[in-house]
Amino acid sequence: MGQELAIATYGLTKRFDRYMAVNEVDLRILPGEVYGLIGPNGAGKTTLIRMLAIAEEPTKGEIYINGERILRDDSNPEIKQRLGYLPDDFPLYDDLNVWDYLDYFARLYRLKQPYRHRRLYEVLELVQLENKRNSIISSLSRGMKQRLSLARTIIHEPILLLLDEPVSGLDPIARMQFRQIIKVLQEAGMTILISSHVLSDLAELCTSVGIMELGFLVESASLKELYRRLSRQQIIVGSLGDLQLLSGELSKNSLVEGWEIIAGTNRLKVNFSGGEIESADLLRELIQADISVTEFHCLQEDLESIFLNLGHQQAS
Ligand SMILES: Nc1ncnc2c1ncn2[C@@H]1O[C@H](COP(=O)(O)OP(=O)(O)OP(=O)(O)O)[C@@H](O)[C@H]1O
Repeated sequence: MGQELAIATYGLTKRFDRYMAVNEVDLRILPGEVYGLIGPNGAGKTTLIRMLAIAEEPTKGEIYINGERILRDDSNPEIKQRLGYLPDDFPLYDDLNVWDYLDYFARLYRLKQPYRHRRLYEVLELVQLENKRNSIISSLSRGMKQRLSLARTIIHEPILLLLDEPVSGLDPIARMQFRQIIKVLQEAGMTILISSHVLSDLAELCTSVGIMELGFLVESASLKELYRRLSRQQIIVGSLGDLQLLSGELSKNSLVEGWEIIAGTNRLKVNFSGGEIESADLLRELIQADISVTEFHCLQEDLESIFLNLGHQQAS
């Protein structure tokens, strides 16, 4: 069961008293994926991640990691030691300096010298904190603290990373730095699950996305599949002349679903239900109709509007 998958859950459920925080979730994540878990407050993301991190006992259901059944007992210690879990409150020891903090965790993971120090340097370089290695943690910015927490989470070279809202509260530059680090980790072969409220962060990073609502996993698919299934094509068309002429021509094409004027420009954003071949046909029609086309370029609708169209309000 779940042999080739990095994570597989079957009917995974967590009930707190009478409240179903996670409800019959069947999650499938392939090795090497960056899987984005999105959902509003209280949707069950943290509870699901905590169960995968073996920090929370499921009420029912099964979890497999790399094909091995994971239980909260002494079984499968090798797999359990290869998990990296970054909780959303990322606790740190404020009075320690960066190096001592990481060294403390490296010792807990029983990393031996000289590998241990080599690994500390490696990880500090990756999270761009080499020059902060003697700084006291309380003096670091929020972005630095977040990167330090990530360094702690990967110090033992996990194969599976579980990151609970790692970019929340970060400014755009800190978010970008975080995304760059995640890309490096993915290239190194880690499977990564990230939860977030911010869809645009996930869209740039993830290979697959899952949506949680009221404890249910209501959507789970690769980004490619989501775009293929749900994204409408949009075309930006600019012309030298009167936009009335252009829109008159557009209305003759049955695949044109509508358009809007891009304010202050001589350009229209056209919703188009055709593919590449049909958009080439549309361009030919416009030129044959003597429209002075100055711009014609196809866009793909972004993930955010796809989810909003689906009625998932958490896209933000
Ligand atoms: N230990 C607990 N005891 C009782 N209820 C809990 C507990 N942990 C979580 N819950 C409830 O389970 C539901 C899901 O919470 P969870 O933290 O998993 O959601 P979330 O999607 O991570 O939300 P957020 O985006 O706000 O972090 C919430 O209604 C929460 O109040």
